[in-house]
Amino acid sequence: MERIDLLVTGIGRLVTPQGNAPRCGQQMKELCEITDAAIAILAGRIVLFGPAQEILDGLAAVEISETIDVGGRMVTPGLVDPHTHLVHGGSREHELALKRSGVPYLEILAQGGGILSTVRCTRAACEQDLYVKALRSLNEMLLNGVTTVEAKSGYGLTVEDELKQLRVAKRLNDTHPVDIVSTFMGAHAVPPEFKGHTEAFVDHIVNEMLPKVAEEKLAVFCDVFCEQGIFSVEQSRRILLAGKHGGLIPKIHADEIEPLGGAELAGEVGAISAEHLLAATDKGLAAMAKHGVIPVLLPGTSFNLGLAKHARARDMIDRFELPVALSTDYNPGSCPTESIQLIMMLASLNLKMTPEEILTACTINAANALGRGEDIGSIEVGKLADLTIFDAPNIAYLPYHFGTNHTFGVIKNGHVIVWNRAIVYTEASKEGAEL
Ligand SMILES: N=CN[C@@H](CCC(=O)O)C(=O)O
Ligand SMILES: [Zn+2]
Repeated sequence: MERIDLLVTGIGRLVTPQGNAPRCGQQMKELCEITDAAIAILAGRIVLFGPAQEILDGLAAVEISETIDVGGRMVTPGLVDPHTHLVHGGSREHELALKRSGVPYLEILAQGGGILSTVRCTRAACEQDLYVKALRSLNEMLLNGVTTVEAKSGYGLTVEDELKQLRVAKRLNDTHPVDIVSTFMGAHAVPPEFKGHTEAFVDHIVNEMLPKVAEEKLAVFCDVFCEQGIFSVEQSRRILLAGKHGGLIPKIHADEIEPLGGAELAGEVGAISAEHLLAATDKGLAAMAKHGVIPVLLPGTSFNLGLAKHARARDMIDRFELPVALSTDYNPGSCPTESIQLIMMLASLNLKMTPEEILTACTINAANALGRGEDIGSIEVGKLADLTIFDAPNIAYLPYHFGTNHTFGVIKNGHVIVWNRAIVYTEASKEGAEL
């Protein structure tokens, strides 16, 4: 090695899961911890990491372009948010009183509100407005320490409006340092023009939407809201298999409210992940374990909907040895927050996950829920140099001291893009970025 682009020193504590694969069951508790550490970066990737003295000795004859000292802070892999509805128009604070008075989530949707209210706003918005709004949220996520985000469509529900959302996500990916991985979710709700004709809308998704999304290569994944009164297991199966045929990997909003069999379907169609899962049965969880489906849990959603019920994270980890991932589910209805650190606290409080499990769920397991475990999700030689620097003494401090942002800095692809809690990125990671 002749050169290092960036040497990160002064790391009080480096904490990371290890490897590329999802960490299942008890493996979720196993982390690598190094005190007084350093990380060497070349061409955006990690080339060395370990105890600082060892790294410095090894680099004695090597030219180092830049060194930063993180002042004894804690460094983890960049956080990954694998389930968001990032791009949408409008907001839904007008439904707050209704929600608080006890009107159920699906009832608000049945009355033409909920997701359909956001569909109206998204259809009415131009690409530029959607871009500016999503950019604001993406910056918020970045300031929280997130370096990769999944973004779903599903508020357009016409060919053009779905493509519009996905094009905005693509533009964000092209211009913003945070990586965006897109999911087509035309099957998010049945739009008013198809009311009472769900089968015809499924035909429309399969025959009109999916081919366009695949042709324009606008998404990696295809997702369906498989729920009582929304899309049945049969309809979801049809859409996910059609998506798979077009090269889109299945994901599924499964068993959120009713135990419909979405978890079983996830196993059957070879979904990469199944999300929500509050009502998933043992049979469903067993099917997921058998077929390697990652459960993506969204404790912010049950919290915000005021539900007493939570996803059975302990059973998933202890009995079914599943690799649990966590996510914000950022969306304007059931979970309007960009804060992955709030989700960490809720995972501790309501899902009874340990700090070690929470970090694993927000890094390597979340990376695998996006099929990116080879590149991100752990501090490993050869992986992208995506790092989050926390003003926190240890990982337990993150879910413990809640309601505040502990992120001091973020390094993405080997570039410092957040420092001292502010975005300092100009054009380091991606050309022509607009921030
Ligand atoms: N459950 C379905 N979809 C979203 C919520 C979308 C919305 O309410 O706008 C979710 O993951 O929670
Ligand atoms: Zn969702």
